[in-house]
Parts: sequence; C-alpha cells; structure tokens
Amino acid sequence: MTITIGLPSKGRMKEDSSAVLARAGFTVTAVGNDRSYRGRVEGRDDIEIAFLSASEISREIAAGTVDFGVTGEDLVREGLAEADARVEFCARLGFGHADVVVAVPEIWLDVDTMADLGDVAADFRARHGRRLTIATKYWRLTQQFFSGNHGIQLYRIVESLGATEGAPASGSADIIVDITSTGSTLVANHLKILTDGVILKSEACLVRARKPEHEGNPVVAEVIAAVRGAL
Ligand SMILES: Nc1ncnc2c1ncn2[C@@H]1O[C@H](COP(=O)(O)OP(=O)(O)OP(=O)(O)O)[C@@H](O)[C@H]1O
Ligand SMILES: O=P(O)(O)OC[C@H]1O[C@H](OP(=O)(O)OP(=O)(O)O)[C@H](O)[C@@H]1O
Repeated sequence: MTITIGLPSKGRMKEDSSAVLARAGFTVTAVGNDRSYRGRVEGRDDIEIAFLSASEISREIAAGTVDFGVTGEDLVREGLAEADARVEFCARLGFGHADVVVAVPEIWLDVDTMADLGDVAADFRARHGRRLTIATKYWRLTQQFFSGNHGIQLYRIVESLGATEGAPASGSADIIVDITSTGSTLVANHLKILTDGVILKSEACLVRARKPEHEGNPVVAEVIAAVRGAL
C-alpha cells in the first residue's frame, strides 16, 4: 500500500512543511516540473506526495483520499465534525501559529468576557430589533463555542469570506470570530479579544486520517516517528 501525504503547495505553510519532512529524512521533489501537483520522496516508492492548499488538505484527510496531511488545526476542526474520532493529530509542528478568537468593538467598554457577551446577546433583540450578528468563516467552531461551551443561543452567523475584521465598522456584523497572529489587524480595526474569547490556539500539525488499514502498517508508524523525531 502506498502512503499519500498532503503538503501545502502554496501559502504561508508551504516552505516550513517541506522543511519538517526533510528534517525527518523525507526529501520531497515535484514530479515533472515545479508546478506539478504530485511529488515523491527520494528513494521511497511507498510514499506519494499530493500538493494541495492548506484547506484542501483538511478536506482530503476527511475524505480519506490522503493518509497524512500537514495543515492547520483550525482548518481540520472547522472542516470536520467529531474531528478527534476521525483524525489523529500526530504532531504539532511549531509553525503556522494563530489563535481563533472572539473579538468585539473596543468601544463596547462593558463587554470583556463571554458572560458579558451573553448578556448583550440576550438583550439585543429588545434593544435593536434583531439578533446579534457574528461575521466569520469559522461557523462550526463559533457554534460549538457559543452554543456548546457558553450556552449563548441568540445570535446569527454572517458568513465572511475575507476582510472579516472590517465587518463591524462596515455594519455587516456586530462582532467577529477570526484568526489572529500578531494582533495588528484587530488593533487596526478597533477590535478587542474577549478575555476568555480564545476558541482555539492553532498551529500546523501532522494529521492522519484514521483508517483501518493503517493498523500495523510500518510506513505509517515510520512517518509518525520520523516527524516527531525531527521536532
Ligand atoms: N496571520 C494568519 N492569518 C491567517 N492564517 C494564518 C495566520 N497565521 C497562521 N495561519 C494559519 O495558516 C493556515 C492557512 O494557511 P494559508 O492562508 O496559507 O492557506 P491558503 O493556502 O490560503 O488556503 P486556501 O487558499 O485553501 O484558503 C491556517 O491553518 C491558519 O491557522
Ligand atoms: O493578527 P495578524 O497578524 O494581523 O493576522 C491576522 C490576519 O491575517 C490573515 O489575513 P491575511 O491578510 O494573511 O489574508 P488571508 O486571510 O487571505 O490569509 C487573517 O485572516 C487575519 O485577517
């Protein structure tokens, strides 16, 4: 059985992903030319590389069309219900750090915690004639955090596909859930993170699709051990 590893073909995780595999002893080369979407590992006919975007990798792991992938924990948990039952987070790779956070306008002076936000959400319809709106592309993580962890049910998610931090100022949503690393985009948009508003501390991970045929497969065990050993 050939083991397929999905690696980012572009974006912020591309270079670090190939570097971690190289340190683990797997030298990745593109098949054909540099723009090819298939790759191989030098000296290994039992491992194939699929170059995909970070979000495609989480989808392909979910579908089981790749055995392993390097991608952000946020993308896996957002893309997949019951993620821990369906994938194994084999190693945290130490790059691609970003937090998925709840942020509100700085001028909401009396809103600092999720409990404060729950109070705002409960009053919102009476005060404004509509529900509190949240701009995000992380609708699954948002629902789990608001409804599951904090018992906040009165809100509406407005799907945002870009420039999420601009939504409160433009009036398309009241608050946001988005990724932050340096925090400068939030500051520039006059938003503050709630003190208990960090939903997930994400980083790049080696992720394995849980498949019965991996049981006892020496290449699967070797990939995990080699990547862990390279950290
Ligand atoms: N400042 C940041 N902004 C956005 N994502 C970040 C940041 N820092 C780290 N990441 C992580 O990078 C990953 C997304 O990577 P990237 O933006 O390169 O993907 P992409 O190639 O744009 O994917 P796609 O085009 O499929 O959306 C996510 O897991 C995210 O958590
Ligand atoms: O906390 P910061 O360091 O300011 O980073 C956070 C911002 O970076 C990302 O956007 P980016 O401009 O990289 O574009 P993308 O959403 O297309 O990845 C992300 O969507 C945030 O908007």
